[in-house]
Amino acid sequence: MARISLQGLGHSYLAAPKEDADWALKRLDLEWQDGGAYALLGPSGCGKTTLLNIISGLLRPSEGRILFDDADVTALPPDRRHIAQVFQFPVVYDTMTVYDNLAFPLRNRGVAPAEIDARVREIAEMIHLTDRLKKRAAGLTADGKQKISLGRGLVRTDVNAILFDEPLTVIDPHLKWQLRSNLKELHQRVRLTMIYVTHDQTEALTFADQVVVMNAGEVVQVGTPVELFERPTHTFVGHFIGSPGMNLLPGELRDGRAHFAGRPIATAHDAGAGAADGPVEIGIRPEFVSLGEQGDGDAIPATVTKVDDAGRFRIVELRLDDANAPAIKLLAPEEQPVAAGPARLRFDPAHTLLYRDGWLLEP
Ligand SMILES: Nc1ncnc2c1ncn2[C@@H]1O[C@H](COP(=O)(O)OP(=O)(O)OP(=O)(O)O)[C@@H](O)[C@H]1O
Repeated sequence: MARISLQGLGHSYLAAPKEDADWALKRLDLEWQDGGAYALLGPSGCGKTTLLNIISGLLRPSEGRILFDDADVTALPPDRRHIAQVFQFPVVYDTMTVYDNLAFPLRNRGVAPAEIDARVREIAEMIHLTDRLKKRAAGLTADGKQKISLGRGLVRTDVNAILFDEPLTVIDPHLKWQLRSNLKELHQRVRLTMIYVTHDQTEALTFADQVVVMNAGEVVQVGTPVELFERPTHTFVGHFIGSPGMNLLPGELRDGRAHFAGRPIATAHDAGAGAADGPVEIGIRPEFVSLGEQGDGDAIPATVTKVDDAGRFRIVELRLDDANAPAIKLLAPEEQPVAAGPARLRFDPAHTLLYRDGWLLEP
């Protein structure tokens, strides 16, 4: 096992990259702690697979270094990095039994038969395949096969990390949840470094202790699920995480105070302090916007234009008088009646954040 450090990493698939857009990965410094459960989350094309393939050695980066602990492995081929990779589609030998599939990586490395047997049984128990060990892999369903792929990664005792590249893509929706909690439990038992690539925020937030959010070849934030929710350091994270995502509203800093819809508003941590006056974006999650009483002079006048039922709560959409202002969303509890028409908005100051050029303004 090892701590994995990426230093000044950059990658372009072009021979002579000229502009920013030519880089699949822009300059990136990142450290993955030994034994951590990480998710790498971002939209399609943001560079997740490129980064994973650089860690496993399938791809040599155009720039920068990869260290496992203090050893520079940038030039090492995949088989000398001891990384297990689980892909979108299960990689199993259909004609072999489940047992032989799991034993394969160990036999390949000349491990003694008694040790192989003990290890295969231990892993089979962890992934709930003990009663299938004698069956041919061909007879298993997609999730059973994906469990074998996972088991083949776990069975080796020499791996530095296991990388999962969208491993639940081919799994039936109702089994996804089961396999995901299985993975989380496995991580707690084996404490191997696991990096789980996905574009699905639910998968990322339920699996990982730390989530690395990427956009357009850049890491925009590394944080716990709670940090990403409560304090997105970039508007991309605010918008991408959450359902619906963060409201991002045009505002202004005047004499160091945030203004919205022509009135001063309170923000978290005196967010505007030290920043130059001028336009800002006000970020507030729908969870922290509420409806004030009619006649509440401090609240912002608006009009409810849409109410959608979303199970335990309602998604309420409002508009300000200013036709150019974007719609604002809030979550109302199921039991709270919400009528279309005039309303008043309240923002929770502790969760009202300010952004400039996409980045959070910090005091
Ligand atoms: N072999 C390749 N040759 C040229 N360009 C590539 C190659 N592989 C990826 N790219 C480009 O690099 C960028 C990053 O792609 P990458 O596959 O790493 O993203 P991703 O986040 O994994 O996306 P997805 O979730 O769709 O797999 C994209 O613009 C993609 O088109």
